[in-house]
Amino acid sequence: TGSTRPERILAAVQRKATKGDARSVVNTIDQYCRYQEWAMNVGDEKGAILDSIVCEVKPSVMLELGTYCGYSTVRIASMLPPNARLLTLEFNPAYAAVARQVIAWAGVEDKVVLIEGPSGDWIPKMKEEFGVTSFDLVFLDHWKDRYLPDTKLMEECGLLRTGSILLADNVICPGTPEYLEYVRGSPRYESKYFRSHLEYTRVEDGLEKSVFLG
Ligand SMILES: O=C(NCCCOCn1ccc2cnccc21)c1cc(-c2ccc(F)cc2)cc(O)c1O
Ligand SMILES: [Mg+2]
Repeated sequence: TGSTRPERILAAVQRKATKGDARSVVNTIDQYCRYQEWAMNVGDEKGAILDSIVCEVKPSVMLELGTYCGYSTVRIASMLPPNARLLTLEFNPAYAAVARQVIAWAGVEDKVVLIEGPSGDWIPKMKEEFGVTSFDLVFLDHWKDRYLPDTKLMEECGLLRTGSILLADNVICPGTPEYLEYVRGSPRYESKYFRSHLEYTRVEDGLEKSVFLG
């Protein structure tokens, strides 16, 4: 049996990136996915927008839905202060296994809690299992048809406070129409679209930043 794409990305990181250097890991994955084989990382262009929002919000407790190989996990964690925590949720055990190794190679494992399983099961357990009061920032990058139900679930579970920020990837491609309609139409959110491109391509995509107003 041959290797999987995530395993080949990990091999590139372990071969080319400097151990303990998060930026080197990020750059290695971008290089590999732009010139060797495409993969669904948020990528360098949308990643720069993600960076600016993480820097602006300076979250103490952050949630990422959709770890994949850990590219955005490493990108975010490298910008967090030592006492901040990034909880990242991955459904696919094979992806999670690769992500753990990418996160370790980057040297950011102390700021990251990687959880395996479906968002619908884990979101209601965040408070009791991880002592979360509320999330300062949530990066949505998992199944596109789960963005809306999981946002409603976070509201219902009291995981969003006035000022909590949702940042959603892929609102144009593959697209999250129901989610966009909800956050743009709801008086409980102040939404803004950051136009960009699908990772490593010229196809339009973007990030939607939505502030929860309580
Ligand atoms: O599908 C994508 N991401 C999601 C992965 C599974 O996530 C599953 N998953 C991860 C936690 C988690 C928790 N609960 C349930 C499911 C959960 C995704 C897809 C594309 C894309 C764009 C154009 C194409 F032609 C093909 C693909 C781009 C992206 O940037 C993406 O993020
Ligand atoms: Mg994405």
